[in-house]
Amino acid sequence: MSYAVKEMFVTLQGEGAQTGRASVFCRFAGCNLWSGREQDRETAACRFCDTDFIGVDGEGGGRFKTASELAETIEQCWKNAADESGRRYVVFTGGEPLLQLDAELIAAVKANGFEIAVETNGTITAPAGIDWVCVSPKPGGPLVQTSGAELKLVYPQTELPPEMFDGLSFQHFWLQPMDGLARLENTQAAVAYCLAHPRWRLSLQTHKLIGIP
Ligand SMILES: C[S@@+](CC[C@H](N)C(=O)[O-])C[C@H]1O[C@@H](n2cnc3c(N)ncnc32)[C@H](O)[C@@H]1O
Ligand SMILES: Nc1nc2[nH]cc(C(=O)O)c2c(=O)[nH]1
Ligand code: SF4
Ligand SMILES: [Mg+2]
Repeated sequence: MSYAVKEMFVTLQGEGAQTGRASVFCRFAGCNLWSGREQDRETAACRFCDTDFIGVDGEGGGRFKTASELAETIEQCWKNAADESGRRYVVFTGGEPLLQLDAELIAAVKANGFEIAVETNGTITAPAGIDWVCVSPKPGGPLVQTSGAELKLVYPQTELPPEMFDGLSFQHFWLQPMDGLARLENTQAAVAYCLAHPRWRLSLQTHKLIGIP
């Protein structure tokens, strides 16, 4: 299969339990919950997205004909930025990465010594072999991936109160304040919820706070 990648870069993971970890971010193009076009935002299933995932024109983006070609580019990206003193780490995101991330690519990236993470909206079952599954549920998408390393709920979403997810099988439960015009109020509301419900912890988008990608 071929792969459409919007952009690829090395940065520190900014969110959740792996915050601060050097990572190759491989951002796939396309999502099943929004076209990515501003004129469609109001009618989309997911309406608060903070990401441009249309096309393959970003830094390090492109079309990759084979899994080995993409895996090699990910390895090169890591080697250009990092030494080998820690485990190689790649985060597949998007758009919705599980539209494209398949067994062949997982095998090719693993063969190059990478630990693999994915950021998914949970509407598609994750293939085997991913080391760190982060699910961030969205309205309008049926949640089928109900287990993983972390559940990261953008907060608040009227249709998705945190209590809906209390019974699911994750190691970490995060509330991430919804970015946008109401970011400050959303952060205060998330703080209040975490104080009252200690199983939930606050995930800040730290990369935005310090101005890195
Ligand atoms: C752009 S999404 C891509 C991965 C996948 N489609 C998903 O939704 O999880 C990456 C992460 O950013 C979060 N996110 C998107 N828009 C956000 C916003 N406005 N405020 C806070 N987090 C946001 C998502 O919930 C997800 O955890
Ligand atoms: N630094 C950084 N950390 C992130 N964690 C999840 C992100 C995403 O867009 O999936 C993201 C991102 O875009 N940048
Ligand atoms: S599911 Fe993820 S990538 Fe798709 S629109 Fe929502 S936040 Fe953006
Ligand atoms: Mg992001």
